[in-house]
Amino acid sequence: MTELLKQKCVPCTGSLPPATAEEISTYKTQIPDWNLITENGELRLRRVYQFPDFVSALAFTNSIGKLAEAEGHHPALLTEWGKVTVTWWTHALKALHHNDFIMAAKSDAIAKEDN
Ligand SMILES: C[C@H](O)[C@H](O)[C@H]1CNC2=NC(N)=NC(=O)C2=N1
Repeated sequence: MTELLKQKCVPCTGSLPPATAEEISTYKTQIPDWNLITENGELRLRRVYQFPDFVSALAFTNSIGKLAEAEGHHPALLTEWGKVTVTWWTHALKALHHNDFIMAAKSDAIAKEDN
């Protein structure tokens, strides 16, 4: 299986194929701490990262922001005291794409670096 961490996002357009149920369950094994959720009728990936204070939660938020700009794929981020909620999905598709799994894996790698 190709490691998600070693991959790069492809540009998002509405014509990309969404991830199939089979792909979703395969990719999911590489990002076990992420939850599949349905919001606004769309499948999304969500993880809550814990931090000891607001400053480190904010620093992590900024690191995810830099990753998003570098890859051209952007999450929803909720920064609170002691936690950051990261949600990935592909707006252009109103669904999950391979890109979202790559970004979830890269988010986990940033969380490991920062700790
Ligand atoms: C033009 C630009 O690349 C697109 O609007 C990108 C920006 N970032 C994006 N991020 C996410 N998560 N989904 C998208 O569909 C998306 N589209």
